[in-house]
Amino acid sequence: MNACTANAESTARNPISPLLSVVGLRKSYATPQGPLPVLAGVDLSLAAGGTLALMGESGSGKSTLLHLIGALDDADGGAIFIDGVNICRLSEAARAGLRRETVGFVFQQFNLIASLTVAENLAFQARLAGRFDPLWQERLTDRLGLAALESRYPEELSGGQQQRVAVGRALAVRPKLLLADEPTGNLDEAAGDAVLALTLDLVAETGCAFLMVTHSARLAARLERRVVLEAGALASA
Ligand SMILES: Nc1ncnc2c1ncn2[C@@H]1O[C@H](COP(=O)(O)OP(=O)(O)OP(=O)(O)O)[C@@H](O)[C@H]1O
Repeated sequence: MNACTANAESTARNPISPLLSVVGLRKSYATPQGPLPVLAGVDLSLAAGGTLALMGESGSGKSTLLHLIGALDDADGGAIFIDGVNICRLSEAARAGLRRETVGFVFQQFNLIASLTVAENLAFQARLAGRFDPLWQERLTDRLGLAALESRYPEELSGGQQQRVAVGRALAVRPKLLLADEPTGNLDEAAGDAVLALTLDLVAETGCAFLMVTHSARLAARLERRVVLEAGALASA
C-alpha cells in the first residue's frame, strides 16, 4: 500500500464522479537538499469528452501531475479517480492495465518504435491491449493523413508525421482519457497546429477526455478549459 492509498478517501468507487477527479493530490521529490514539494493539494476534474489545457511555468509540476494521473508514478497523498476508480488504491498489475487500456499517452518526444513501420506502430498499443480493430485502424490512418506512409519507418518521417502516428497509436486503443505532455513542443507552428487540430477532431469522435500540458496560450485557447499550476496548486486561467 503506497502513501497515496493510505491517505486517499475510503470510497474506492464513486458512481457520480466525472471521468477524471483529482482530490488533494500531494507529491514531493527526495533530493540531496531534502524533500522538494511540487504538488501541495491539487484538485481537478474533467468530464468525459472534455478537453483541458494544463499550463504553468517551467518546473511548476505539470509533467509530475500528468505522470501521477497516468499511473506512471505514485503520489504522497490525495486521490485520483478515473471513471470512478481511485487509481491510487489499485495493485501494480491493475495500474499497468489502466495504462494499457484506459489512458493514452502522447509525449513531446514521439517515442515511436524505430524498428516498426507506421502501420505497425499505429497498431502496437491496440494489439498489446487486445483491442486491435482493423476498421478503426484504417479510419485513423486516413484521418491522420498517414495512408501513403504506412510502410515507412519513423526515421523516414517528419516530426509532424511522427507525432500523428503517436496520436493514432494512443487512440487506436480507444482510451477514456488521452494525456499529452507538450505534444507540439518539437514541431513548428504549422505542424503543431495541424497535429492539435487532428487530435481534437479524433478526441471528439471517440468521446475520450483530453488533458494537454502546454506552454502555448494560443494552443491552450483551442481547448474548452484552461488551468494554471502555480505554487503547487491549480487555478483557473
Ligand atoms: N525525479 C525527480 N527527482 C527530483 N526532482 C524532480 C524529479 N522530477 C521532477 N523534479 C523537479 O520537480 C519540479 C517539477 O518538475 P516537472 O517536470 O513536473 O515540471 P514542469 O512544470 O513539467 O516543467 P517543464 O515545463 O519545464 O517541463 C522541478 O523543480 C523538477 O526539477
